[in-house]
Amino acid sequence: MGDAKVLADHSAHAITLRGTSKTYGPVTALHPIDLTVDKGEFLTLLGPSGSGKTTLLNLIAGAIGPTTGTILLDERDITRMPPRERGIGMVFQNYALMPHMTVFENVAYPLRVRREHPKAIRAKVMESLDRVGLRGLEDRKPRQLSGGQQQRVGIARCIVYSPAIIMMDEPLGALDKNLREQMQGEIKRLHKELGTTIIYVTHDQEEALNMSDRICLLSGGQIVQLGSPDELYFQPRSRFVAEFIGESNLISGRVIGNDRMKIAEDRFILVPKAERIEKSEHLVMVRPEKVRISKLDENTAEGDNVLSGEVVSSSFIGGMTRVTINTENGLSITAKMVSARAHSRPEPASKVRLCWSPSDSVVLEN
Ligand SMILES: Nc1ncnc2c1ncn2[C@@H]1O[C@H](COP(=O)(O)OP(=O)(O)OP(=O)(O)O)[C@@H](O)[C@H]1O
Repeated sequence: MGDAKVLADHSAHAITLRGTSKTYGPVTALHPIDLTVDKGEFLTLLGPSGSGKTTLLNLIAGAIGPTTGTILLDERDITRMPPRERGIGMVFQNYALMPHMTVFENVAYPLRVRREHPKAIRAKVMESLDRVGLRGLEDRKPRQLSGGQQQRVGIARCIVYSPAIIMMDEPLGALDKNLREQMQGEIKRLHKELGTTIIYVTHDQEEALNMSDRICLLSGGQIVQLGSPDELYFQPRSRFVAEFIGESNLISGRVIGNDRMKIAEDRFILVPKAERIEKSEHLVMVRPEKVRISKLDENTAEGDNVLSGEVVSSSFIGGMTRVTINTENGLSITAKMVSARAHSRPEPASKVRLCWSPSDSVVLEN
């Protein structure tokens, strides 16, 4: 018995879901899913509105019970355990602070509920406020703080009792872009310092790419891909993933060899060699920043895919310039390049060549 407990404490998984689903009458909010979250991992639940992110978060937190399946915390079945006994910390988008209480009292609240000694409470609250950069503001009321500061209180109130798992539901959703980016950095730093498992919900793909160890991309109540930010960006499995994360060019054609795809009557492009690709109609994805634009008379690298076409539009968006080209064989391809000064940017109606390496083509699953 004792040994079993020691083993459980050393398990690598913080959370395990097995066949967990949620339906509301005829509505399936979450199809049965299997998911493990490793200890100390930063896992982001990403997906469009209605994809099931909040449902999944609420199932883990215990705010709702699953229709089927089990939920394990540290290998312990918590499927029917009340939320408070799970010891999972929550940070919400709307901060959920108590308006009549000071910052100190808001942060102290979870410790008072746990009946900790006042001395210990003071020390822990001050340490948490230090960690989130709020020392000195402990006597203010929430309404005397900016949005970013209020969310720091929300985070301090969560980390103050050292939960092993913290769930954050769109915590930066109410903040403007600059503050969001700053807070992303702060949450990442806290995660590193505390080594806590974080399950983070967002519908912002850049936030997910920037912060996560792994991203769990949801659509229609199902996991469509689970992997590192790199995998989701560079090796998307499906059209949905390719389009939801980053920008993409999609080229349809018929895979006919293990490294060739026919995109027009007399046109082929090279794709990475793969034994397993079914020889049939497929979509190939190429990221715009992998497409290079050159003048018609410039040499292109050997082995590259090369198409020629006419520039339709060119938009200067600061550091990058986005250029759309209609190719001779009827494709519309977008290239993103590091901006040059106006006189050397491709102009609409100019004829250009565009090329990319076959290894930057990703054949998507049908
Ligand atoms: N209590 C409920 N009763 C009926 N349907 C529900 C209920 N809660 C959620 N749903 C449905 O389940 C699906 C998933 O909802 P969920 O809130 O998990 O999505 P989400 O990805 O968190 O969306 P958002 O980003 O908009 O918060 C939606 O179609 C939603 O309408």
